[in-house]
Amino acid sequence: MTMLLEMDRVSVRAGEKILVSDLSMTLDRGERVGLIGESGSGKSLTALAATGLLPSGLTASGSVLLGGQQVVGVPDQVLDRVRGTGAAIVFQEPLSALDPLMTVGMQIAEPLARRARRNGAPITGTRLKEAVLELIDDVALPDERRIARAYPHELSGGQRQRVAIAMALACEPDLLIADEPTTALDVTTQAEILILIDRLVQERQMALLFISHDLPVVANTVERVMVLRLGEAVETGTVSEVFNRPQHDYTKSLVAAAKRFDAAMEGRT
Ligand SMILES: Nc1ncnc2c1ncn2[C@@H]1O[C@H](COP(=O)(O)OP(=O)(O)OP(=O)(O)O)[C@@H](O)[C@H]1O
Repeated sequence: MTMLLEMDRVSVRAGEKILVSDLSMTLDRGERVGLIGESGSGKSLTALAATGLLPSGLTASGSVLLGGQQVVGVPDQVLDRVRGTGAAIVFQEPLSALDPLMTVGMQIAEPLARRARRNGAPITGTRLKEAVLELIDDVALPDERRIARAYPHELSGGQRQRVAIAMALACEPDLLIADEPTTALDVTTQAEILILIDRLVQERQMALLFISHDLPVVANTVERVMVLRLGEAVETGTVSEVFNRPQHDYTKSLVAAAKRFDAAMEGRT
């Protein structure tokens, strides 16, 4: 069986400027891979290139096969079929994924109805409402009916991120891409969202592409990591290989910085 995601020598350019360079990676069904690297190293652009969602002005070259479908150089109408079903993205700032003028229930209903139509079993009316409430419950939000009636600004940051996750799940994706999903949240909420993502990925047997600059979180969440620096993959391997025996100087410095931070925090307790 083919890999769920196969990126082969993918580059992303803004005009002449190369932002991601010759990047290759694969992700198997059910596998969890982390992308790490400092700010601006190309993590988000790699995720966007994987799903054909690069902003206008940026172009990708190379090959990206998502669920066997070529993503690079393919018109939007064709990609609409793989987006959402092949992969769904949860972003750092949940407000960016939510429409401020629509109730949460309506926003979750949209991808749910779309996915049901694609599955050849459309759902509407009461059944759609029930499916929305079920998803809200699945992401461990209390009082489903109240949440469904609420607008995004009436929810906390953590609740909004749960709604964004519910919208991603509504697509029943094979691959969940989480791009710094907890960076905008307070520490307690961060831990809760990570536990939620971990549970949902397991229950729904999704693959996970997890982007973060927080090495301990990455180590706890994924099996394999790729280290990006200035748009290039400098090292890949299992979590244990990369974090315990980093080969590249850049990875060594990232790991050393994370250890120094941990030691400083321990010294304070
Ligand atoms: N639309 C764009 N046009 C031009 N350059 C861009 C665009 N989007 C991103 N870049 C540049 O591409 C590089 C990689 O950006 P990217 O967002 O992938 O980094 P990142 O590793 O995800 O960083 P962060 O951790 O801060 O989110 C950066 O130098 C960024 O300034």
